[in-house]
Amino acid sequence: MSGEKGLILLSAGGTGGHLFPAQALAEVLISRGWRVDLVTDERGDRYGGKFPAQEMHIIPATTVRGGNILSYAKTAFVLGIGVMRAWFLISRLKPRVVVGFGGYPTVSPVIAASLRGVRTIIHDQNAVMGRANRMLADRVDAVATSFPKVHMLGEKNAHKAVRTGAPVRAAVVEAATPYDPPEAGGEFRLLVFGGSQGARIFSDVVPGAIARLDEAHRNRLRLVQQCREEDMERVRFGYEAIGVNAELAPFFPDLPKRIADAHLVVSRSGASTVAELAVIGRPGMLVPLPHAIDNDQLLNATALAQAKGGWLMPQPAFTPHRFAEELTSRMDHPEMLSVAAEAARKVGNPHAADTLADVVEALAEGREIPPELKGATA
Ligand SMILES: CC(=O)N[C@H]1[C@@H](OP(=O)(O)OP(=O)(O)OC[C@H]2O[C@@H](n3ccc(=O)[nH]c3=O)[C@H](O)[C@@H]2O)O[C@H](CO)[C@@H](O)[C@@H]1O
Repeated sequence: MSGEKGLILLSAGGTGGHLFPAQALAEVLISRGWRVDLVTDERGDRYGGKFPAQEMHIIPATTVRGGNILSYAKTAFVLGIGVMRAWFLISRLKPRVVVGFGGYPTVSPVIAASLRGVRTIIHDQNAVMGRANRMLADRVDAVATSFPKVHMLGEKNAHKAVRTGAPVRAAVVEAATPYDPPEAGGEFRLLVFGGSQGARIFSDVVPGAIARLDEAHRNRLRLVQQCREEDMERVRFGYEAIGVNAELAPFFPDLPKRIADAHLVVSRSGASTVAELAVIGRPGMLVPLPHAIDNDQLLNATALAQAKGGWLMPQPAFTPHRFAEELTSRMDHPEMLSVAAEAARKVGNPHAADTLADVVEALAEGREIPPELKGATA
């Protein structure tokens, strides 16, 4: 029966980037007989997924902002309250392991767990370790990583690294079907999405690019585009004006299936997005979020582009004119798409959630972490 083995407490910041990998692990642990609870912040029930946790606990969190003494004091105060609440929560729930997925809401539960002697592990989805995870790396028993090399992990904690890969949901693994390239002159299915929050750049650029296509190419398009609520009307209007039939929504709950249906995906390069494109095996044109604090999206996209599983398109180059050219060339050369789809699939890891679950179970049962998983470098 589910939950008979004991409780694993997962903790993740309340956006899709952290919650979807946590959901992937929860699905596996529950199927193996563990009870799973989740600690997150107020945004947690709005991320768009369906978290399978038995219970969700909300703990106040704050981003760590520098500046003046007042903002430091406020951060310290909220963090202190968070650690206290997490301490009582952990005393009551008695989890076997606490797993953090990044984001500031993970800081208090992981600190409280380590103070109480509960075993802890954090997973970092990105090629550059996130800030919250950096704050926790000294305290935890293990650091699970998606990438073989993780920037900012630090020499001191390199021995804690366990390379699990990026956990993806069961729906993603199920969507991994062979790529069926577009037929010459036939329907061309284009999927455009920005990540868990959407991205304005695609509303700004894609309608203009499609307006520039010649009629023969434009008539072939079947378009699905994620669009922020506030951009919806102008984008809808833009497509109507040129007679393009587009399905628009602020969030697609069935995105893995839509990735599988696409001939080409145009997206940001958040960690799960890149992992999902690889596991499903679909070609992506990736426009990394520029000016991100650690440039993690650029590194994620570069990893896939270097494997020839997609194309990196820095945002300054992503203009309507250039994108219209790139799209036309892909529509005219489906073999480029097939080659990229195959290369993407080669770097995908559909077993990452199982591997991470193996590591968590080893910690829960006081066993050694399988030595063959050790070895990501800082
Ligand atoms: C702006 C920002 O802070 N981005 C960060 C955030 O990205 P973000 O939150 O966008 O996260 P990811 O790209 O990792 O994941 C997006 C997730 O949302 C899902 N999805 C998306 C759109 C949709 O309509 N339906 C849907 O289900 C995707 O399938 C995917 O699972 O967390 C990532 C993981 O730490 C980081 O790499 C990103 O740099």
